[in-house]
Amino acid sequence: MTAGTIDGTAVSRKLLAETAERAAAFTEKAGRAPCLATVLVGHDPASETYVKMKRNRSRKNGITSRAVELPETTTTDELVAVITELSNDPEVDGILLQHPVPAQIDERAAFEAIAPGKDVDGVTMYSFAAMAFDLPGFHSCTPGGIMRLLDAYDVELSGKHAVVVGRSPILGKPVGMLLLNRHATVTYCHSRTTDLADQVGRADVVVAAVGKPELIKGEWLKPGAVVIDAGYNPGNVGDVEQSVAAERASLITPVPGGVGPMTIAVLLEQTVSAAEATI
Ligand SMILES: Nc1nc(=O)c2c([nH]1)NC[C@@H]1CN(c3ccc(C(=O)N[C@@H](CCC(=O)O)C(=O)O)cc3)C=[N+]21
Repeated sequence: MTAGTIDGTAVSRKLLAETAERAAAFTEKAGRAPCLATVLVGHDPASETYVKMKRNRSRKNGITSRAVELPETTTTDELVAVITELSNDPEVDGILLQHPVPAQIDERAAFEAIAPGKDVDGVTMYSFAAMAFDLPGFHSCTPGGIMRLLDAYDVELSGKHAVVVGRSPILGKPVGMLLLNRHATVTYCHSRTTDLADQVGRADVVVAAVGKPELIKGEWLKPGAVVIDAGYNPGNVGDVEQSVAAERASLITPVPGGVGPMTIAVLLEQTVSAAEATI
């Protein structure tokens, strides 16, 4: 079998076009454009690139972006103060704090300074609970993007075995909850899992979300599995051994052009939703 490609670029374009229309309608009604504040601490080159992409794509789709750049030496208190100010600023609709932050910062404390109504990146405890309880709220962007890709390709989830490799707070753990909400049988694998290959071999849907280049071998896959490669590693290499996986899977997300573009599209869509909720 040769896998079909899950074209994240195409699906994201459609979502961005809808988002741009909603942004324009909001702008006309409110007399101002929706606004996303991006907060970047330090000078990690990959983070700088991602934030630049988020700002460019905001602008192209009728969303204002406000860039906050803080030095590598920023303390937790300083960062919390900056985010609290953005949370209280009526002109800011959404706040994105780019992960990771420098080691001296308590990232959880910083995330929790984001007002729940502005948590368009889905990183607060409030958003996490909304995802866990299957209540309305913002999704973590990558998990939200993954669910939209699965739906765009009509991937059946109910009763299917989904194996999530990774358990990070804004990717692995929440995507497992979203899959559970859709009645998948969900297994989480992580660094202490002793039989990763066997677990992956039982999966109808594999979500790779660890950030280890080509950790998931193509020959582990059950023939016909749907493979979502959400690993972001330097040099645009995913967490899945793509060339071999494409011979066994039925559908696979490429890297780049799979999950990545959806992450940004969901961020912008949720920014417009946050703006709409203010009028
Ligand atoms: N608070 C927070 N929220 C995030 O959502 C978040 C974050 N921190 N930290 C870093 C990761 C990574 N991330 C990506 C976004 C877009 C692409 C993307 O669009 N990638 C393109 C390729 C880009 C290129 O060419 O370099 C693609 O896959 O086609 C990738 C990765 C968001 N993240």
